[in-house]
Amino acid sequence: MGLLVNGKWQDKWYDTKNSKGSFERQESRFRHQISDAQDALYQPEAGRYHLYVSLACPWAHRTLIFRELKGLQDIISVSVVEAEMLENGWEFGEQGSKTADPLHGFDYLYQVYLKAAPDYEGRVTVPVLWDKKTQTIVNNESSEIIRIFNTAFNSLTGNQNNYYPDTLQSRIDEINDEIYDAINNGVYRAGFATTQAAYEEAFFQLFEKLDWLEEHLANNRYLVGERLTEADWRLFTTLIRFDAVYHGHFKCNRNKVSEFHHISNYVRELYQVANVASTVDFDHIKVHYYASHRTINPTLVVPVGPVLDFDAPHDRAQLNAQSSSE
Ligand SMILES: N[C@@H](CCC(=O)N[C@@H](CS)C(=O)NCC(=O)O)C(=O)O
Repeated sequence: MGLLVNGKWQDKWYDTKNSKGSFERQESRFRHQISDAQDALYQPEAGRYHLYVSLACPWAHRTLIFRELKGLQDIISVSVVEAEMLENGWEFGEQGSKTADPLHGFDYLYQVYLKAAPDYEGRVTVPVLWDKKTQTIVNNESSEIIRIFNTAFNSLTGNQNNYYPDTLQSRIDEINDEIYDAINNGVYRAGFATTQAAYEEAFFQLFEKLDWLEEHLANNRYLVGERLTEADWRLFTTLIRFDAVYHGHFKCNRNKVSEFHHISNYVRELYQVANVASTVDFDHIKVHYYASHRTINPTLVVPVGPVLDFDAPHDRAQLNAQSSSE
């Protein structure tokens, strides 16, 4: 765990001293778009872009899911970093291994950042969307990468599935913000808090939102409207990790997701969407959190449980007729 300062890697845990023990996530720096507009620098082209992900990371997971949902498997190449994130940050495996850097043969992800911007300062995060043509990072913000994937390559794939439809955009944006604060980032705010007060604030906000979600999903099949949207996928990557890591490791232990009837059925429905299960890797998820965060789990021992079965049937189809968009 660390960050780049003046082109040099420094091994440092998150600094919560100036924020009363609260974890504050850094803004992503690379925010370019891919578009077929004539003057666009980054055009949609098959084979041009590469996605670096960690299978443990919920933000990177969103982008992997969109690559599947949008049929981009042959258009955008992907590689996975090692599960653990230690003193050098995200690492690549040896050449030839499953976690090697196939483009540059680098040892560490921070080298990819330095290649894109030798003056880069700050944390080195996944996901990263890399452009092989101009040799730089196009975007390292998952919420923007999934929107790029949602539309930018449609002319190449013919896949018109739209997870951010015009008519639902304002409600999706609103719900994304609420869920980001309370749930997606909320579990991290609970887990990385270094004061009791900061932890409890995140904890209560998280479970208040999960209670709201349980009620909402009792009458609505999805978060917004009657179809799956990006809001569902953004939420899914946190919920699928909840019982395996956030409940124990991040002390989000009022309830497990499996104890919420409607939320747990909803998670199973999303997990069972074609190709989504292939993006979920509980070995990477558990090893990453428990064996990387030394300040939280100094023994680095990874728990064996819990037993999870996301292939079990779900009861969501019965909501079809009565689904209401709010
Ligand atoms: N805003 C980013 C956040 C990505 C992020 O924080 N990724 C974590 C892994 S789950 C990371 O790489 N952390 C490394 C660090 O903070 O040093 C996004 O959504 O893409």
